[in-house]
Amino acid sequence: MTLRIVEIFGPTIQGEGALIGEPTVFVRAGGCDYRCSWCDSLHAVDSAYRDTWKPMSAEQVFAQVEELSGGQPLTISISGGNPAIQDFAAVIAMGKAKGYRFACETQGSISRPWFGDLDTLVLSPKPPSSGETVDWDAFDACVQAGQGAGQTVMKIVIFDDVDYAWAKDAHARHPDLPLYLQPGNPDVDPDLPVDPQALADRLLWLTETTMADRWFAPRILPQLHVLIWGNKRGV
Ligand SMILES: C[S@@+](CC[C@H](N)C(=O)[O-])C[C@H]1O[C@@H](n2cnc3c(N)ncnc32)[C@H](O)[C@@H]1O
Ligand SMILES: Nc1nc2[nH]cc(C(=O)O)c2c(=O)[nH]1
Ligand code: SF4
Ligand SMILES: [Mg+2]
Repeated sequence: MTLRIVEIFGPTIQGEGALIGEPTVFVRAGGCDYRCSWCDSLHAVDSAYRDTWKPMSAEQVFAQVEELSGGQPLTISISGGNPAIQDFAAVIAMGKAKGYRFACETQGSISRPWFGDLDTLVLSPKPPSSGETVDWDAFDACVQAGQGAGQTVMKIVIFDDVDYAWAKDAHARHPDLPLYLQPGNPDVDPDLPVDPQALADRLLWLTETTMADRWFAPRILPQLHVLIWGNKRGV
């Protein structure tokens, strides 16, 4: 079973959501069934980048993680693209046998039996600003598939008031999933610097909006890696 891998990088810190700050090696899978208007990882989505994706066996993927982590078990985050297009069961089994922990980031459009083998399943349904429409039956199937996981959480990117209202509805569908909100980053070109003040302003707006609304269900977090490194890839 060959995997299409965009990049394997780290150790770095998880910059988003439930595991923020956690030392992590990332495995980024190539290919996505979505085309979010503001995607910050187009190099893992757009087929124009296909030539740069490497075919790798599960053994090769795990060997590279082991090398990057110096053989010390840590959290491996499988992201993409949509990693659920591919079969990561063998990588997860290999890593768990050596004490590594696994997280996966996916939008919740495709479910996989291996979701149940994860320590953390991060489901990130896409709000209206993305231009995508969530298939809630498919999303519910992902929640089901993740039953055996250590934890399943929901993480929603918010750009505007419409996204905010949408997030409240999404939470109402799955009130038992711990909820994380992060402001959207509108400037995702890896060759251009981010504007830290603009990012802080978006976080301010999201925080004040949520608190003024007395909505206490979500935790609100910035993208920590973007504050540290901007849109640089491989961090
Ligand atoms: C690049 S995606 C890859 C995994 C999967 N396709 C997904 O969307 O969940 C990883 C995370 O980055 C978030 N993200 C992507 N572009 C973003 C942006 N411009 N601002 C903030 N978060 C973004 C996604 O919503 C998702 O939670
Ligand atoms: N440090 C760091 N944290 C992240 N959290 C989610 C990421 C992703 O692109 O999936 C990501 C990433 O690319 N880097
Ligand atoms: S689902 Fe994730 S990887 Fe795919 S286009 Fe949207 S943000 Fe990018
Ligand atoms: Mg990212």
